[in-house]
Formats: sequence, structure tokens, C-alpha cells
Amino acid sequence: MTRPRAFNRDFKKYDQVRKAHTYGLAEHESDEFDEDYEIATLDLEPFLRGDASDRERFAVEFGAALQEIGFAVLTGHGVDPALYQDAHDDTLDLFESTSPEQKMRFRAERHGSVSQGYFPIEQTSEIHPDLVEGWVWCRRAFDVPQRRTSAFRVEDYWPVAGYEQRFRRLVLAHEALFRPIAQAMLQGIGCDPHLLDDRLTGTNFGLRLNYYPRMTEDQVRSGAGRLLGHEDVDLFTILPATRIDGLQVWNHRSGKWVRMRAPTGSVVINTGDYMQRLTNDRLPSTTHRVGKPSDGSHLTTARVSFPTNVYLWEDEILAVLPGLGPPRYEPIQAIAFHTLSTAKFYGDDYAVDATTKGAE
Ligand SMILES: O=C(O)CCC(=O)C(=O)O
Ligand SMILES: [Fe+2]
Repeated sequence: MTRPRAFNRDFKKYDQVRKAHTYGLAEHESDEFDEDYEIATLDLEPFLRGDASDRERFAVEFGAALQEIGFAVLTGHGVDPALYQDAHDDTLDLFESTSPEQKMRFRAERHGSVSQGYFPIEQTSEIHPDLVEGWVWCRRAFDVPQRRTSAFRVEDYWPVAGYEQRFRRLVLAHEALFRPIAQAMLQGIGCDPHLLDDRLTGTNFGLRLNYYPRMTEDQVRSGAGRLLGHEDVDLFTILPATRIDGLQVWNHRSGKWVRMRAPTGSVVINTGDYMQRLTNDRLPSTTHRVGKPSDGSHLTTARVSFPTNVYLWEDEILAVLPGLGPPRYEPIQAIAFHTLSTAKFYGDDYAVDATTKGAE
């Protein structure tokens, strides 16, 4: 059975930043690919440890890549590659060894802005049945410093406590990169690099595990994709390079898709809706999706990915940053911005009015 095609423009009313292009949510035979486009791979080390001129050089190249396509690949980030190997194995283990009943005990629901918990296959969003299972935890689900209204209880969030400890290592390693990456982005578009430092200290984030099971011939024939075309709602995403490819990125200039090929151990960085709003459209929230891998392994092998989405806390106000021209957007509270945007995926009831307290 072939489903009718769905397009992003059918869901335009949810957009909280300008998105002028039209794309099909799943792969289609009419899609065109820009096989020559190379997403920039940059070494972050000079920005982390170099002098002022090293930092400036990196920031300019990073800013250029992001302004052009919204994606860049970083090496030299300092995260131990063994952490990524462990996260890969732990993700496979979590999805393959947790019973369906246990998974459903943690079904995703709204925690502040974030839809946190387990997403069954074909239920990542209400708008498109994707062939992925997901599991999301925000900062509240980790035993790390933060303001809490009640004591942390690991069993509220995790089917087995050991997973919290293991994935905590990954989120702490990524948290150390939040400010340097944001600083480089801001410097790269000519802003004061430190504008977001305070708000990124102890900020909220979402760790998302994606498990794309092996596909049957019928699923391939149905036209279903592994993950629908979307933009991330966040400031930016840190996606460790996946072992199996399949990530496709929309090139605004050519209107074609670009295949992401990131070297082992590198991280893919992309800007999201919060960043597009704060930077007055200078850094785009770029469309991407997951399609079939180039090696045909979707018929035999599961694929996993484990992106970290960087957010601001719910009570922050998102206003266009200084130095970026006349603001194209009104200030908006982060919880309203986040939940209005993601009501596209989770249904209209997901949206929280700005005046409502972002209760858990
Ligand atoms: O699986 C991937 O490569 C990307 C996943 C993604 O875009 C997401 O979880 O938002
Ligand atoms: Fe994404």
C-alpha cells in the first residue's frame, strides 16, 4: 500500500520561525540529491584551546557553514570516542532488552517543554508514521545539579537505574560543549560570543535515543521513511556520527537533499528553531530526515542515533539578540515557543499558553 504524500506546508500553522520551502516528509522517487555538496568538517580544537586568532578563524568558518546549510561536522571536540561506542551499544541494549510492557510504562508525556519518555514505532509524531522507536530524557531525568521541586527518583524515568548512570556520562560530556559551541556560533555571525553563557549554564537539554529497526520488504514498498523531514526545535543539536548513514539534509539553495557522511568519532552540529529565532533568521533551522542507508543495510540491520538537543529553560524569554538588525520576531517565553512548535508532532493540546506556568 502506498500512502498519500505529506508535505511540511500542510503543518505551517505551527511554525514559530520563517520556513519558506516545501518538502515531502518521507523519501520519494521524485526527490533530487545534491551528490556534490560537501558539508564542512571542521576541527574544534583551535577554538577550545587556541589563541584569539585561532578562535576567530574557527568561528568564521563555522558561522559560514551554518549560515549556508545549518549543518557542520566537528572533529577535535575532546569527547572520548569510547563514550560513543558505549552509547551505541547501550542504545541497542535498551531497546532490544526492555519488554514492550516496560517501555509503555514510560510512554512520552510533557515535562515542562519536553515530550519525555518512550515513543513506540510509528508514533514519534502524530503527522507521519515513521519506522523508528525513540526515547527522550531531559535534564530532570538525570542525577545532575539543578533546581528541583521534589527529590530525584531514578525509577520515575528509567526502566533500569544503570542506564541513567551510563547515559549521564554522555550528557555531561556534551554539556561541557554547550557554551563553546554557542560562543563560536555567535562569534561567527559577528555577535558578542558570550550573550548566551549565563542561560546555557545548567540549562535544559533532551537526550534522544533513536532505534530504527531492520525494515521488511513490505515496509520498504509502503514508502514509509525512517524519520520524517523536520527541523529540530532547539538552539542546536549535537549528534555523534552514526555507524550507519541515512541522515539527509535539505540544501536551501539547490532545493535538493544532501547525504550526511560524518567520520567516526565526529559530531554533527545543526542549528534549530530557537537559534533561528534568537539570531533573527541568520542561522537557519535546517530540515533533515533519515532515509535508507547507502549500503542497503536497512533490510538486515537496526540503526541507532543519540542526539543531544540543547534548550533554554521554560521561563526564559526568547528575544532577538542585539546586533542583528531590526527584530523580525516578538519576544516569546520559551515554553510557549517550544510547545507551540512541537504541537505539530504531539497534537494541539500539547501547546502551553505563555501565561500558564510550565508545570511538570
Ligand atoms: O538519526 C539521525 O541521524 C537523526 C535523528 C534526528 O534528526 C532527530 O532525532 O531529531
Ligand atoms: Fe532532528
